[in-house]
Amino acid sequence: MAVDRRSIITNLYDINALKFGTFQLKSGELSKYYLDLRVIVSYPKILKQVCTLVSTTILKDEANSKNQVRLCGVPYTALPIATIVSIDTNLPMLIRRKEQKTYGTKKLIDGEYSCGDDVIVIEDVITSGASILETVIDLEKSNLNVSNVIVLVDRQQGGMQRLSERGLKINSLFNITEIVTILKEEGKLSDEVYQSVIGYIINNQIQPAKECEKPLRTQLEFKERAELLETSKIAQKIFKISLEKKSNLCVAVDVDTADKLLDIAEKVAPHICILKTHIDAINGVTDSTINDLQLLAKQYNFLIMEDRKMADIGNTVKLQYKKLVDWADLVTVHSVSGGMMLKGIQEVINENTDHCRGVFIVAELSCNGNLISEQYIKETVKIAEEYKDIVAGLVCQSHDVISSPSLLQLTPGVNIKNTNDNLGQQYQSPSDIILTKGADIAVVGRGIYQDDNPAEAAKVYKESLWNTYLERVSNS
Ligand SMILES: O=c1ccn([C@@H]2O[C@H](COP(=O)(O)O)[C@@H](O)[C@H]2O)c(=O)[nH]1
Repeated sequence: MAVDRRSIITNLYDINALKFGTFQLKSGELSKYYLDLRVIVSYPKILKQVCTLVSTTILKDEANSKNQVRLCGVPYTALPIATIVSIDTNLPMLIRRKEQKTYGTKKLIDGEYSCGDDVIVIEDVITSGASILETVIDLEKSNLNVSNVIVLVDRQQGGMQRLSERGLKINSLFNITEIVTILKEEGKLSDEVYQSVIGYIINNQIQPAKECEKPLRTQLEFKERAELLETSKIAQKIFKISLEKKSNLCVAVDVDTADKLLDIAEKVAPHICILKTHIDAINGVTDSTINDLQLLAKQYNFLIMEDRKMADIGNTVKLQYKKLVDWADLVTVHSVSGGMMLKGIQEVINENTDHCRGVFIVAELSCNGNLISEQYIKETVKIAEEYKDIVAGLVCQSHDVISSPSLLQLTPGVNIKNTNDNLGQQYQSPSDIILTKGADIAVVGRGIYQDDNPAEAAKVYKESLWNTYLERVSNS
């Protein structure tokens, strides 16, 4: 059936699905028009016209998908539309529950699917994009990949842009400007009503809520993130240890002798998921020191990270890393020399398959006056995505650097007593670092190893950081 867009618009107007005047929206805001697309279900011919247009749009696009594609209507108005489109296109459908089941499977999504399936989300109207985002988040939590979003009408208030900025592919069949233009041409709207709607659109743009919008990464629990398809083996290992020890604390043991390193390591061991070293700054380190550190790591279930911040050409980094791969579960690298350096590390890791190894890439620094720019951060994230098999995460300071829930945010610069040192370091509290800055793992150095009782200090930081992480995920 050929679809006549103009006739759909006039039909929708005739059945009162498009109303003009002054209306109070759910948000309390007054609007110059109201879209009541729920009424379509009472008009089978118009319902069929609308669904055919959705099906045609989907079939054009779906040819490019390599994965199994499923449809999901945003409850409730889009549910009957998605059902009919599913029958028309022969694409299976899923239903997102408005409330998660509290019994049985506790599933968020009903219907059959496999991890990594593509889903096309169907919605009737987009304003801010918030209700679509809720559906997208639940689908992603269920390991589904939202490949496309189709909305019937875009109110042109910024929702489409907001969702595209989040990386979603989104199409609208109509926008409100096209609707009022056609209705005016068809003599159904006066010029005055037309002008009032256009004025309303211009004056009612929803500002992007970037700062307060929480990325999915910080809303998901470590357990869910560990199970994602894209999560590297080394990141899975960190999540696992964190969950077993209820600790997202990494202690930086920046002491000056090997004896002090082992002494502090033993004291903080029960409370940490990672112990971080600058081994080249410690005097007297021998093979036996490394051996003892590894024994502690095994006994107390933590990983060792050498914070070497490598930053040379691929070949040199590869040579340097060969000296670390035997004992350091994790190393840090700067991204300044680009992806080839990661390739060098990847080659070494692939030659040492009996160990689980990986890297954290430095995307931001905690010290004031550092030279890292926005562009540098963006390019660093791209490198991390490219080498996801060996990258555990990024060392950074802001909640919006990493969006992928499979990568961990490791954040140094945490201290309960001080706000800075006299060499540029800037400190935040445990709750700021987890809630505002979006850290998954926090690095504490002097706050613990310079304390009179490092074991007790580690316990205090551990509990504070872990409880704040629990608060973050339970409020999501
Ligand atoms: O941006 C960064 C990257 C790494 N670090 C390292 O973390 C610790 C912090 O120690 P504190 O004593 O808690 O200041 C240290 O090893 C740094 O090299 C960082 O601080 N900032």
